[in-house]
Amino acid sequence: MFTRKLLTLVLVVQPGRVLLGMKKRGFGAGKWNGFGGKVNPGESIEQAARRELLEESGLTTNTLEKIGNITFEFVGETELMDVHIYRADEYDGEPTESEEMRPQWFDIDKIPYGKMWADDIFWFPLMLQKKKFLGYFKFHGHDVILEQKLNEVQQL
Ligand SMILES: Cc1cc(-c2ccco2)c2oc(N)nc2c1
Repeated sequence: MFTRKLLTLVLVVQPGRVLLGMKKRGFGAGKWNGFGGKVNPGESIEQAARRELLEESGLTTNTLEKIGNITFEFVGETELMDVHIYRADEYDGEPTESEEMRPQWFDIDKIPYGKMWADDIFWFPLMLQKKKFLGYFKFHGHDVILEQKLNEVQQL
């Protein structure tokens, strides 16, 4: 009944701050988020994460660590979004605006949760503590969470 769409999400984290991008068009436009997108046929999820990070932010990294996996359901839709979340604690390059994203550093205590996907406020604290997690969020539209599950795990 449900099909799954693989997506990637990369959060670049430095001591005391995190790099987010303002999505300029397409899915999630108008929200601050990590960098990511679709997984193309023939590429691994990690390769896709690296590709999207470079395309959307201009950055590369040697330290991509898998930290979470969240499944998103939208009421009335039969395609689930299977988002694989990574954390990069080092990077090369300079954050560069792309057609898709306008990057900006945020102090950890000034993360703009009100202008991000509604699930972020629940799992960002785990991500920032380097904990690993599995989650499930059921959305009504793009802003209302009807159901949620979030569990810390020892390994993904
Ligand atoms: C439904 C949904 C999708 C994404 C997404 C799109 C591309 C990569 O991830 C999210 O990202 C965040 N933070 N919440 C999200 C909810």
